Amino acid sequence: MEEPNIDSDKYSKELEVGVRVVQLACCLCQKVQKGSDQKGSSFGPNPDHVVSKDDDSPVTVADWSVQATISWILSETFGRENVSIVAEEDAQTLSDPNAATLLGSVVATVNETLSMAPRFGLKSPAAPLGDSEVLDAISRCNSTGGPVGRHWVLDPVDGTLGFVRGDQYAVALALIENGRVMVGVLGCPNYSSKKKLVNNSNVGKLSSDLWQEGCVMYTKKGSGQAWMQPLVHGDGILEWPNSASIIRVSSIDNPAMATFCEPVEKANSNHSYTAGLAYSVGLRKQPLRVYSMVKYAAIARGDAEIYMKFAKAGYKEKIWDHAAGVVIVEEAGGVVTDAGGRPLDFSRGVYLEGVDRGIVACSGVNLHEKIIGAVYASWDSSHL
Ligand SMILES: Nc1ncnc2c1ncn2[C@@H]1O[C@H](COP(=O)(O)O)[C@@H](OP(=O)(O)O)[C@H]1O
Ligand SMILES: [Mg+2]
Repeated sequence: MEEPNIDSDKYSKELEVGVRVVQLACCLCQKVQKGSDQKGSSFGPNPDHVVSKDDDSPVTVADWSVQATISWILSETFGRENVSIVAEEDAQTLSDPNAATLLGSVVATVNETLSMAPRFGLKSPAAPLGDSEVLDAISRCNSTGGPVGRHWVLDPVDGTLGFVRGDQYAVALALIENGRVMVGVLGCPNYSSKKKLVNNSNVGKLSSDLWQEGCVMYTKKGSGQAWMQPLVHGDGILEWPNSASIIRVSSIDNPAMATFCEPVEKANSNHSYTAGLAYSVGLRKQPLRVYSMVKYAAIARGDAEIYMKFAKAGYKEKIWDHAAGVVIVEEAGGVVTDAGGRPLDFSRGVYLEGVDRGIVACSGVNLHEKIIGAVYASWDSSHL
């Protein structure tokens, strides 16, 4: 496919609004996660508010609240009729009459968040949203994307398990136009804009000072650049354009010096297969196991060189788990493909159809070629 010509002003407003609303959403998530410190607030962790979905993965007040908030802001900003959103959550559980308390928490969290929107350069509603408006904002994110038109792609809380455990998670928003990811914004509330993910012992809990700051990374397709800004905290105001720094992938291309990341959960990626690949290409460091798209963030800003994910045969990757991270890594100088070396295809609906075996993101072509070569060499003897 030929690369489209992208004029530099195109998508500027989408990028700006995307960054503003992801900053706001990160603030929401931090308040929910640290809720025990926010006495008297409607935010707060409540074990009853972590619900198991049909696939046994968790969903929380934060997931629904972020989705409702971002959906409402995008509709207000660009006009409801112009906004198509493909997002992870639906409103079914919340609409159940038995879920009134849960819905009450989501509505309170959304309203408390939207009341802060002006600090982020966004509009607040004239009056607090009611239950039906919040449910409507969540349920209209039911687009299935596809090859034609503009679609926002949202994972409100990616790595919900990391979120529930006080560990790494991300708010991921992307804009796809005609099947290509044109804008990516990745909010990483527990990934400090200053400190590196040095080793596993640093992939720690919220109590660690290391994570307090958080960051948001973003890019526009074809800009050849990706940026990072710290999260807005306390009563801070989000300025735009602001003092974001340019991020760049690592220049290390010697496997012996390189670090690879992968999912924490064995169920999400085959750790023994990646250990074999790592050994065969000469990677010597321990893998960095990190929840969520923070793995893409780590590659984009040079904290690690390789991200590999080999899900069980039959698992279909969703576009919201990759879109924002892929475009940020690419514009920061990296390469992302499936394990057969082909680009990921965001044009075929909710799923990344046709992914060959797994996903490989690298800081540069040398390491990438080595990993893809090792996959070809080892596949027959693997036990996926
Ligand atoms: N069986 C499976 N195999 C691979 N990935 C899975 C999976 N079940 C869930 N996932 C995806 O893996 C994401 C978490 O990524 P990671 O394992 O890298 O932290 C989940 O995102 P959510 O937490 O948003 O549901 C989910 O989309
Ligand atoms: Mg996800």
